[in-house]
Amino acid sequence: MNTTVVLLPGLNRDRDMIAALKTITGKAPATVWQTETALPKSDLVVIPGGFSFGDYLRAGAIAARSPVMRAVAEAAAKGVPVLGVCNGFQILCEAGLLPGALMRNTTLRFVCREVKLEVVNARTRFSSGYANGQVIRCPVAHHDGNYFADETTLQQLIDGDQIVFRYAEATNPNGAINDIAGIVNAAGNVLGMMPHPENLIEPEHGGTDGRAIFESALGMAGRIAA
Ligand SMILES: NC(=O)CC[C@H](N)C(=O)O
Repeated sequence: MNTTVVLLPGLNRDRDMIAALKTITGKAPATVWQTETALPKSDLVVIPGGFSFGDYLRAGAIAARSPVMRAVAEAAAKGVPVLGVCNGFQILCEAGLLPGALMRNTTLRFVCREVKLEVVNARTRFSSGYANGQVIRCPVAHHDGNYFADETTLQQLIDGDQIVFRYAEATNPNGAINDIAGIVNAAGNVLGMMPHPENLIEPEHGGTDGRAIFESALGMAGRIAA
């Protein structure tokens, strides 16, 4: 199983992502620096979290214009699964591979805690290891996680079953519209999510709720009981 992790200056979750992919597949992922223009053959491409280019301009805005993102867009257009976590989600939105935008948290504070997520759609290629309506744990750590989409786009996301994860919390951590924590593109092969599933992969992390996202994407998932 071949996985690839995209590296950009300022990311800080790349090592966690590499470790998670190695644990799950038994093989270290390839890494591709942002100046590269081609990706190795991959069963899954991941853009990890952090603060690419210092979150200058807007989180993900500069990274979205780096050479490697053209190769990511080409792979996505060919149907290769692409996962963006946190800053990766921001980059995918800024690159136009996912609709909407991630704005500053409504509290104007960095939020770092565990949240509960509802699996809204377990029929995507990233969530088939869960059951519809299942509630999972996942940590968040961001200041720009406030997902926004205009009314038409939001309706398209709802009608197209593109909302994969919603915050299942009394108050969502960032003010995201419709409690959206993660969405897929219309083709279903690009997932962006603010929470960090790579940090709940093995019992030593305190839980394994994040694992099924990777196993689903890589076709390794048996359904986890709800
Ligand atoms: N952990 C992360 O990826 C942080 C994401 C981001 N740059 C933010 O703070 O909003």
